[in-house]
Amino acid sequence: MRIKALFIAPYAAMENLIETCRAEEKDLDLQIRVGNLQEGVAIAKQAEAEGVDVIISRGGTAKLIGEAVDIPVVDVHVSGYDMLRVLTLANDFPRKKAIVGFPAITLGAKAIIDLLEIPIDIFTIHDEDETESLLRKLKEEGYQLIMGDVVTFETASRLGLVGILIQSGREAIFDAFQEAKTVSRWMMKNRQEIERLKAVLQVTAGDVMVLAENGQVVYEQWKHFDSRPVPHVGLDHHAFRETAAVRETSHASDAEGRPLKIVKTRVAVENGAYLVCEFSRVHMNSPAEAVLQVKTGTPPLIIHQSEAMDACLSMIDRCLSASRFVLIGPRGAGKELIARYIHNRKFSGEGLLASVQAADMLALEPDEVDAEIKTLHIHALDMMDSSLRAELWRRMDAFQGKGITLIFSMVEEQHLWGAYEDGIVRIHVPALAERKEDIRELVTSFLLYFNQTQGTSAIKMTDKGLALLMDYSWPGNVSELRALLQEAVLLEKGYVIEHALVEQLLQRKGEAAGTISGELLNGTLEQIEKAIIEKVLEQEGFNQTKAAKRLNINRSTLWRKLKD
Ligand SMILES: Nc1ncnc2c1ncn2[C@@H]1O[C@H](COP(=O)(O)OP(=O)(O)OP(=O)(O)O)[C@@H](O)[C@H]1O
Repeated sequence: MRIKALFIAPYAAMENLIETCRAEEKDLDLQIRVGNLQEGVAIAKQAEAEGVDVIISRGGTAKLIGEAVDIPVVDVHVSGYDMLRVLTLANDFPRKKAIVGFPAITLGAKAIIDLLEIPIDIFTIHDEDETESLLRKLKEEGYQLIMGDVVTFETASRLGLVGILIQSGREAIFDAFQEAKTVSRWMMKNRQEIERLKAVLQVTAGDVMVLAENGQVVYEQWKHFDSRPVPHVGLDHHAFRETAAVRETSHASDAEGRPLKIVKTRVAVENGAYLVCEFSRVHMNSPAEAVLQVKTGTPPLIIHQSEAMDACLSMIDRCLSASRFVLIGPRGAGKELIARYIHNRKFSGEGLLASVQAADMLALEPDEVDAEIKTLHIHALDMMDSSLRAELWRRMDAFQGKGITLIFSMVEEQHLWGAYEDGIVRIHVPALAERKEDIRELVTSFLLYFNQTQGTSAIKMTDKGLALLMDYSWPGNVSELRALLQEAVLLEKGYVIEHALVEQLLQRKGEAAGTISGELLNGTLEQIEKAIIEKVLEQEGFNQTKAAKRLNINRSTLWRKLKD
């Protein structure tokens, strides 16, 4: 394959010589253009975009092009022959002479001048901007002939000095051709190697993204995702430290809230470290997918000012080594939250928790549960038919055998088959009526939540309003309190919820068939749906079966919509 090369000659006189050399060059498909400095850079950028493999140029122009493009740039060196030619040309000139240029020119010149004892002075510059002031000074000192590269030559001519351009001869041009071929072959070999590795990655690796230490994505490949599933991976700089774990697993949610597993591996290479992030979906079993809610491992905020709640959490902390728990507590008391607490404490935030209705567990095979799922929270055990419950209990060993922690929850204390076996930790989740000290903080945290997520204005409740909440019996527990506050923040347009509004909402509860207020129809479709379900649930005395029946949806759907 011929190498596509572009020669950008910084001065026009070079073009003819390159033309003649090109006739003897077989391996390069060589184009020639003339352009000095920025003009040359513009030509080079366009050539790069058109797929040129290598650029050849000279001196300052080659340097500027090298900084502007990502393909190799070969600099035509000033050879000893070039120097001899120009010195011979200047030798017969009977005036004060100087060579001015970058070290690349002046070092070689000095060697020849010293050897041949030629009366020419040498001045080295390190920046093009130095040229003019130096030449002006030399002119004042009586120099009349100045030798150098294009800029020196042009400046000297402009200042009325005799300028001689050190031109490149055939040897330098052939040397540059040779270097261009060597560099391009090496580049092509590397490019092929990269393509080969990419092909191997396509076959062997899945969905992967490579990050540099500054968090920049340097490579990505998506096979099962249409595009990057999370906008950016939280880059923990410890990941790049020598001492950090070489491989770690974390979880995240995609834009639709579906759980993802991310395995990060630190790879050290010569010029630094990279983080290879492999992405995969956490599989839910297909038939029961809708009822298996998988949660990523963020620790839940549990408000527990009360002794009752404190006792509940300390009991859990003492029994973390167990792998079967039964949570007993009224509807809306926080059993799901406690299940997440157990999971987080047991697995230190690693692995996932999945929530599933007890009835749906019968359709779930242990092998269908993704290895990332470490805890199953099985709801509404007491709403299951006792014969099915016995069957469910028998199947549980298989799940436990896979290292899964099982957390059952039920509303009422019942004599459940197996529930009194050794090794099963029974935890009573207190009703809100038993822990009214928590109400104040719960109110604050829900007001904050609605303010942050729905932009509602109320951020405080008066003490008189809170006192009314303290007097109420809360049959629907924290869920009911949350629903009441949701309604209050929609009705309250100011910053403070007064006791009159609380009174009005509590009174409405007393009325047998409360109506759905227009305010509940604010928000997104999902929020309105949830508000209506909560209202119906409240009217049905927080009995999920009755509420589901009235709404003509099955209990799993009702439960899922409440938990979303
Ligand atoms: N101690 C608490 N701190 C903060 N929020 C709480 C607390 N207890 C419950 N909640 C909130 O109250 C609501 C109901 O809690 P959760 O869903 O855990 O109850 P549950 O007992 O599982 O209900 P159900 O029996 O109806 O399924 C949730 O929004 C939960 O976040």
